[in-house]
Amino acid sequence: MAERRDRPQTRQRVDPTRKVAWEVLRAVEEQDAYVNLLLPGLLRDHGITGRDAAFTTELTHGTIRRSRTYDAVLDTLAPKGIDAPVRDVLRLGTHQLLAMRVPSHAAVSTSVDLTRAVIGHRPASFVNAVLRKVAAADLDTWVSRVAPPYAEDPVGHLAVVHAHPRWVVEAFRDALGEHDGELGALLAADNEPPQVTLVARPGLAEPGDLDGVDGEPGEWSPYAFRLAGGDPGGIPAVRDGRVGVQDEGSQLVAIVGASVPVDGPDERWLDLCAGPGGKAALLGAIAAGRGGTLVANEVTPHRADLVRSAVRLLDNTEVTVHDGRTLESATPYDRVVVDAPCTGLGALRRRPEARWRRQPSDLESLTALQKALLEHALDLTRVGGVVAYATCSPHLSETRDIVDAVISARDDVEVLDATAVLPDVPHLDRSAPYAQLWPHLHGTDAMFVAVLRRLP
Ligand SMILES: C[S@@+](CC[C@H](N)C(=O)[O-])C[C@H]1O[C@@H](n2cnc3c(N)ncnc32)[C@H](O)[C@@H]1O
Repeated sequence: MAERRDRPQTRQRVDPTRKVAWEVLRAVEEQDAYVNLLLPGLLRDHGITGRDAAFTTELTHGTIRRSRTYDAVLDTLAPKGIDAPVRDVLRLGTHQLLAMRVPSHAAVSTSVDLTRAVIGHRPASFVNAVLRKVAAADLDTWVSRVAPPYAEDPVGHLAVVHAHPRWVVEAFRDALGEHDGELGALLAADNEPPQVTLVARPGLAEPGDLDGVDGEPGEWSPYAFRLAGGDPGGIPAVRDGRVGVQDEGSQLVAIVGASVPVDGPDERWLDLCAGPGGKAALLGAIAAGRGGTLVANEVTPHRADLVRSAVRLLDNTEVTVHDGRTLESATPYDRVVVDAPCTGLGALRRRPEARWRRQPSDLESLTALQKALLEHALDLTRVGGVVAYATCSPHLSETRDIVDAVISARDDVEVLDATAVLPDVPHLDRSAPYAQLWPHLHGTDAMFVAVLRRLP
């Protein structure tokens, strides 16, 4: 009898939204799944739409983002340890209790039902008991109990309050520099889902393409349109590729790459790391308007296919598949954009699991690759031409340190002021030659861009 009771009760009443959220959490833990790839298909398979889909998305994303903070709470309540599948039920219940407006009785009883349905009868009373204790205090109270005091350990405190790994908080603090008083605001912004932004590709999008679409123009990119809500895939101009989905920060990087003045001809452009093709599509469209051509290069064949799809309407853009460190060209380029592979710490808003999966040890191989790509990009650029080096990370090892290391080793490069071509964008450090965008200041990903000119 005991054995039967411990099996999942398949006919047990269970809310499909919570079951799907639990399945995603399990897959993230056990299979290193990506939430953004897994969740939409599960929602479709279970016929979860509309408000229920929005609830499931918030439950899944929010729980994963704050999972380590919730673990600190749960570990104080169950110090003898918690099995991983049960912990995921408890994390979901805790998020509903502390961060969503789910009434306590509903959060607890649905978690108990979920436990019986997906794990078995035995842990149900444990889940019930733990979640009742979680419900006895609010999030701020719990955080004050489990976080180190700010005065003793500011980084540790902010790491728990805003649910970021300590090393990421330290990296953001270092990148903010003298503005490190903004650290809390930056971390808080990382926990807010980003607004969906469209890019109306110049020469492809037509006036009226976005008529009737609820939203407003972007603030700094002339091509940006910030959607008020809804599925961009339902907009005809997005479906046919004249308009794309692209963060305004990424648009600004492409605009910097396309606008910094070159000495001499301005016809041959290269995007060295183009997959999946968002910046290539904008660069190619801008180049087409000036009679120029773009080579969009990507090392991974399946990502090169995504680039082909993104640039399919542009007959001036060619897609190539090469390692950007050894790509050859008989004729050097006038402009090269290196949107380098990076930790992605500037885009944590978009990928709930990324902050916990990335490790400081990732930096060693990434920074070596970034340096080699930037060096080769300079070799592929003619004298007088420019290279824009970008990352979607503000980590200094991937941004300023890469540029500094590359320029200190050669005497045929000068650094240009990337902020000068973004005169209307506020909150840029105009004393630095590099442009660093921030989610809490610009509402964009934390994109970094530096611009270098080849000298004789
Ligand atoms: C940050 S993403 C580029 C994003 C892209 N520019 C966009 O806006 O859609 C970096 C890309 O570099 C590619 N990559 C990684 N190593 C590379 C290499 N050695 N040569 C060229 N591309 C590389 C990755 O596969 C990835 O697609």
